Amino acid sequence: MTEPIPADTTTPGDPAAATPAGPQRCGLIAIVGKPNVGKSTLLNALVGQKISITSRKAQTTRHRITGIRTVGATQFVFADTPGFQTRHGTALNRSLNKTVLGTVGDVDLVLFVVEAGKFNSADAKVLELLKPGIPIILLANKLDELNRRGDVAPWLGEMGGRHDFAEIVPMSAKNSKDIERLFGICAKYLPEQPWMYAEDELTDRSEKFLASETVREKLFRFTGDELPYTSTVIVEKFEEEPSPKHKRMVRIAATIVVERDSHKAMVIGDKGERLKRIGMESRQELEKLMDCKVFLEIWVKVRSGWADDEARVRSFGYE
Ligand SMILES: Nc1nc2c(ncn2[C@@H]2O[C@H](COP(=O)(O)OP(=O)(O)OP(=O)(O)O)[C@@H](O)[C@H]2O)c(=O)[nH]1
Repeated sequence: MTEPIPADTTTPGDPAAATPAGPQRCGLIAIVGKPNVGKSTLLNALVGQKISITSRKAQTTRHRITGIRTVGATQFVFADTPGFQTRHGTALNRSLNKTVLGTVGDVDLVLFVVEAGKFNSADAKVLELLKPGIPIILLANKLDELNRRGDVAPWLGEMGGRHDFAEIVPMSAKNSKDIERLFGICAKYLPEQPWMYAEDELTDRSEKFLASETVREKLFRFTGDELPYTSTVIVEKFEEEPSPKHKRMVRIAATIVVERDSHKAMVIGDKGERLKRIGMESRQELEKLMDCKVFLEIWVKVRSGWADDEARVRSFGYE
């Protein structure tokens, strides 16, 4: 059944109003799509907190991340995936693609994210990967970027002909009403079964992991397109320390790994300014996220060719 939903049909107010009452429901929802279509932005909005890092740079997401949101009687367990890469064959990219394939085989519902009004061969490749039998909702994101919403109607019709989508939802991950509406749309695809997580749990990833992701996000934000996406962040130390002044204090040592000396200079910036800014913004965000005092130390190391080296890719935490 393909049923385009008009862009302006939103359900304002509490998302719980849009989800079914009654017995508990719980299910896994994979968020898939080519790089940069807005998957992480969507996950963060659905969970109501920043769990998956976002940036304008394609390929920001590298891990399967579980975000959890319990609304009314329904628990939504989301798995964000890296943007599926079709162009480059490095060990890093092979690992990223494996994560995507592992995620999509084992879920109750797939949210296939594309940019509204656009569908190219990279989107088609992602669609080909999806297993028959699992309902797919085509999520036409970034609707706000289209000047005239009316223009999208023929494109939606064309999408309906391309695949037997369970539904087609034009929306913007940056619009809170669209996000609320999405809970109601997804809930009916989830099985009636007990919740897998506590009602207030938001993610199954550790604070240590969130720390490395936060630093990586700031790294990409402040270096822009100059820095290749193969740079990564490793948290070498994550330790609680007693503090007479704070109820909780955490000391973190992180290393930014880059491939070349020139990249190292780029990360450090003029008189260390850029690295200082990456550190300051990361620390502030982590203090908010973990609700404690954070001491953060960041080093920059050069390890040339790591993204092409299977063993290194694994040792840096990729599957
Ligand atoms: N205008 C607009 N921009 C959006 C929307 N959703 C996401 N973006 C922007 O699109 C860019 C990419 O978003 P991400 O959430 O990082 O995309 P992603 O699909 O997770 O990217 P990868 O990690 O590369 O796979 C960011 O600059 C977002 O702010 C939207 O609904 N409207």
